Amino acid sequence: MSARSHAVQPVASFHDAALSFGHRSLWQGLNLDIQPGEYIAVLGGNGTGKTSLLRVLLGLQRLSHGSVQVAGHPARRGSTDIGYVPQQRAFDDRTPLRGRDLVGMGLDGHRWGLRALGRRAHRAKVESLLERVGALDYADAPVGELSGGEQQRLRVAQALATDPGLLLFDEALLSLDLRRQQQLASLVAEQRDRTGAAVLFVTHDVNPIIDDVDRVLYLANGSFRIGAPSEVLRSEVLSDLYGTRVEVMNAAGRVLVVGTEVLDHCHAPERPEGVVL
Ligand SMILES: Nc1ncnc2c1ncn2[C@@H]1O[C@H](COP(=O)(O)OP(=O)(O)OP(=O)(O)O)[C@@H](O)[C@H]1O
Repeated sequence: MSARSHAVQPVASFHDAALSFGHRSLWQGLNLDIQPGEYIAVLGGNGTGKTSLLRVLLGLQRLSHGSVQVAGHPARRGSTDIGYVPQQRAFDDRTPLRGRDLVGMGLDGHRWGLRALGRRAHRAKVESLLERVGALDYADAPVGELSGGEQQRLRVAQALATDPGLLLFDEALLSLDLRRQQQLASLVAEQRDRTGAAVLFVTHDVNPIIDDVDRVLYLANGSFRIGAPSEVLRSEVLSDLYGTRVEVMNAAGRVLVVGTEVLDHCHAPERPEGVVL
């Protein structure tokens, strides 16, 4: 049960927000209040502006129109109100960091090296974060020597470190095997329940998180639809959004979005992958 019903002030809000690059409009007319405890899956094909939406919240990308607020203030870089797991990029082999250093930076990275916690409390908190993501076994290895999935779990621990009010995940399930995907999905839901954090989860496969999701923001064709998964993940709704026939199927407990060739705004024809997008 999300804390949404108790919300007073949204964790983040978009007001008449639009983002375009040159003549190309990714999305426009976005009005969205993200409430504490709310879990939103952000879906859409490649290049539809999902990562850019997260970058707007992080203060890394300016809107073309409208405004965005995080914790009652205009979005700004370095906000401690946000935990962020970026789209995965492998660490360089020579990165001189151990897993536990990376997680520790989540606790004090915003403070230019000053420790918010005493040394012992800091160590205990890092240990507990490593344990929560199942990374204790390799916490002392150089991060560059770890597999993509192992690195990903450390990034998640880093993002959760300060119990931020807004958690942003960009394709965080990539590189994880099915069991690890389920573990991460449970961990995120548990964090949401425990701290009341709102979650924006960008993914090409909504299935591992669908039971936790309150709303889906589905970007396509320079436009979007938002609503409960059962309202948005429907053939009529997505066909209307894509402007061509799209079928949403429920098979073996999984949602699949399949279509004929779909022209996604400015990209070559592509299929809306089974959300699995
Ligand atoms: N600073 C920028 N200047 C110009 N174009 C940009 C800029 N940032 C992003 N874009 C373009 O905007 C489009 C949307 O990018 P974005 O990364 O948000 O897509 P996405 O939905 O996350 O895609 P994917 O699923 O492939 O990760 C892309 O075509 C990208 O090249």
